Amino acid sequence: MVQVAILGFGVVGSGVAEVLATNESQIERKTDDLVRLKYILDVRDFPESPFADKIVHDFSIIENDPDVSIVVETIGGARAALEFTRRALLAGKSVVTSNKELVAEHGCELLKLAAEQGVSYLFEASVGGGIPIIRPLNQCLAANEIEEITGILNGTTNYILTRMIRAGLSFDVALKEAQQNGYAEQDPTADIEGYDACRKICILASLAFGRHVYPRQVPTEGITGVTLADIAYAESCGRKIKLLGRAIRQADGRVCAYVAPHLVSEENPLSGVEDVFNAIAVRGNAIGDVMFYGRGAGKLPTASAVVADVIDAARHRDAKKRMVWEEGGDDVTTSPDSLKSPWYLRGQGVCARFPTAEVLHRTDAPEEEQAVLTAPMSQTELEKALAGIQPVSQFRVLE
Ligand SMILES: NC(=O)C1=CN([C@@H]2O[C@H](COP(=O)(O)OP(=O)(O)OC[C@H]3O[C@@H](n4cnc5c(N)ncnc54)[C@H](OP(=O)(O)O)[C@@H]3O)[C@@H](O)[C@H]2O)C=CC1
Ligand SMILES: N[C@@H](CC=O)C(=O)O
Repeated sequence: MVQVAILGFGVVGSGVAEVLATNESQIERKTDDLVRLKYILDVRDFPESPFADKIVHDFSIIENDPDVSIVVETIGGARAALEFTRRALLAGKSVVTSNKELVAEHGCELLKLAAEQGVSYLFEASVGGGIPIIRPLNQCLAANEIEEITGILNGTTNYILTRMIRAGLSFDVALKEAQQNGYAEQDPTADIEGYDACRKICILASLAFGRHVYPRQVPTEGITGVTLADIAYAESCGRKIKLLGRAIRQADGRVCAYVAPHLVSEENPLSGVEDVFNAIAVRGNAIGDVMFYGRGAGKLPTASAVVADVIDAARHRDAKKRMVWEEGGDDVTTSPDSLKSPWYLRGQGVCARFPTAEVLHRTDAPEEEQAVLTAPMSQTELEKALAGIQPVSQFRVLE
């Protein structure tokens, strides 16, 4: 029998307990063994929960129980979660997590520790919620040199943008809905300022390109600067505004990674990705373009990915599957400043600065407001052409 402990009984942890119980026989068939939940560690008690008898408050009970071979970490953050993950791996237990902050900051160290201990550290749920992306990138696309990854990687912000466009909700009301649905991080600043998408593109880039890309190396802009006026101008030219995380391999082998809102052409499938859905487009030198799509956040979709990892860890107890990347460094990444793209600019004076640009229009625009789409250029060239004027909005365009 495979015995499991869950750390953190919140949105994802409670979903994992539910999926393990509901799909027990299915999981047994796929694992060829019984998989049973033995403990749930949380700071609180849950007297009303059907799992109340499994709650413990002291991690050492789990750490010192030789019957527990798989620990599911769904606490989040990089403090208690880091300590418990290290201790679980050192105690010879495989660890499965949905915690992208921990993987993005400490993935290299934790993967190395797992390998040394002969156990697994698995994190399918850390990117794209329920979408299979980590395993496909690591296994199914292993024959490829990955050239580019571009994705809608945050369910909360995609949900907010969709609700603002479709239902005309204010930013704050749309955010509250996302929180009520269990999509947002404990501190939703991580979602709306792009830090969550940044952590996810770091994980994907580390896996795809083989060296750790740290969040501090990735310029990041969230959606707080996106207004209904920008959304209207985007629609006027057949585009949608989406928060994208991108990682592009450069000719010198460095990775150009960044997170920012983009105007996405309606011809690009990413533009049709709405609500809490995420999509990740990967380009490999053999396969060409491939895309992964599904629910990017929420209790059961995320639990689906976590439990798949539990099954994987249980099935490969004696022949651990290795996922590794090397330590990072200053030579891993390069700035997106030289990356060329068309730009959307809104503000006074932009028409004069870009006389050949496509001029955009929207109803009820203030008289002095101007908006344009420029020809492709780098950020450095853009700043030179702006010659000191500061647009109110400035987003890249993805064709
Ligand atoms: N929600 C989602 O859709 C998704 C979340 N994730 C990730 O999964 C992880 C968990 O997210 P989520 O379930 O939403 O978060 P929640 O805040 O809902 O759950 C975390 C749980 O852990 C408890 N906890 C906090 N500190 C400790 C501790 N020291 N020891 C034991 N328990 C503790 C919390 O208690 P208390 O509430 O009292 O603090 C809470 O019950 C995060 O890393 C998140 O980024 C990944 C994909 C999707
Ligand atoms: N807050 C995150 C949760 C999943 O990773 C999101 O909204 O995508």
